[in-house]
Amino acid sequence: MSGITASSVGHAELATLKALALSGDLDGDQKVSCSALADRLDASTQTASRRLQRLEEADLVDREIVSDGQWVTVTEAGERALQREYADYRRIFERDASVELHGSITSGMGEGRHYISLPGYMRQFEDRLGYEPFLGTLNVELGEESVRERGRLSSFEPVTIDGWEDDERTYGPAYCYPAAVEAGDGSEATASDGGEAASRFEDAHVITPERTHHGDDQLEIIAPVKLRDELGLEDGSPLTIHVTEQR
Ligand SMILES: Cc1cc2nc3c(=O)[nH]c(=O)nc-3n(C[C@H](O)[C@H](O)[C@H](O)COP(=O)(O)O)c2cc1C
Ligand SMILES: Nc1ccn([C@@H]2O[C@H](COP(=O)(O)OP(=O)(O)O)[C@@H](O)[C@H]2O)c(=O)n1
Ligand SMILES: [Mg+2]
Repeated sequence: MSGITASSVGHAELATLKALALSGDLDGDQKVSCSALADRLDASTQTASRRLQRLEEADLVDREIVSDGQWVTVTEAGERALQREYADYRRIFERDASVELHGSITSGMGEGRHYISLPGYMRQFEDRLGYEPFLGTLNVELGEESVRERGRLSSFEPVTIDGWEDDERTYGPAYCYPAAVEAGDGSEATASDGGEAASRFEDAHVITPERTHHGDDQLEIIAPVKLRDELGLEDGSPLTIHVTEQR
């Protein structure tokens, strides 16, 4: 036993393992010369050789040394080590790709309808969202976890609806995030057979007005249709909101 384990090899060894996996398929062995490997890693031949040796000691590769090089196979443990790296990158790059929020339908103050109908906003909705919203905002009381989760929306690129003013007052900006909304808490299989109402609407937006009377626990949604009718919702109905980052 060498005392070196998969978790104790350094980044340089993992990079070497990755280079090996990239140049051959994971299932077979490949003929490797230390100088060719060194070129790919931008390191000296001695360094490449030492890294291969460490990888072997950690059981991440098997080697058979022959006169003109060596046969190298990435072991199952080696593949698992690469899978762990892959999972990390997935988390980094896919984490921000979508946010799923849960809550229940609630009635608000009856003001959403008024704001949505104002021409200074309506013109921008048509231009920037590509539709004329139903007059109102569907209000959703978020669950505790989703209140925290919605904070991640701030890292998404919104469609910005600019503030404006008329003779009497100023109106604040609002930020829109493309979202699909789904009746239910997201856990049940969707029963679409025979029911009058659809269960999911794809082309909605979460809207966060910069000036609002609501706290973080209330989410507002706009759409080209009346979602209460479209999805058969009433106060208290559970709703799942899938916000996807536009890239
Ligand atoms: C596009 C849009 C713009 C808004 N702009 C303002 C604003 O300038 N000032 C303000 O006090 N509230 C503004 N509001 C927020 C509303 O006053 C209210 O907090 C929110 O829309 C909730 O309405 P509801 O409870 O009737 O659904 C705006 C709302 C929307 C949808
Ligand atoms: N796309 C939309 C927008 C609003 N609505 C509903 O339309 C009504 C008018 O919206 P509102 O924002 O003026 O009213 P409240 O949210 O204050 O109750 C409310 O019952 C909303 O829930 C909807 O079903 N679908
Ligand atoms: Mg509303």
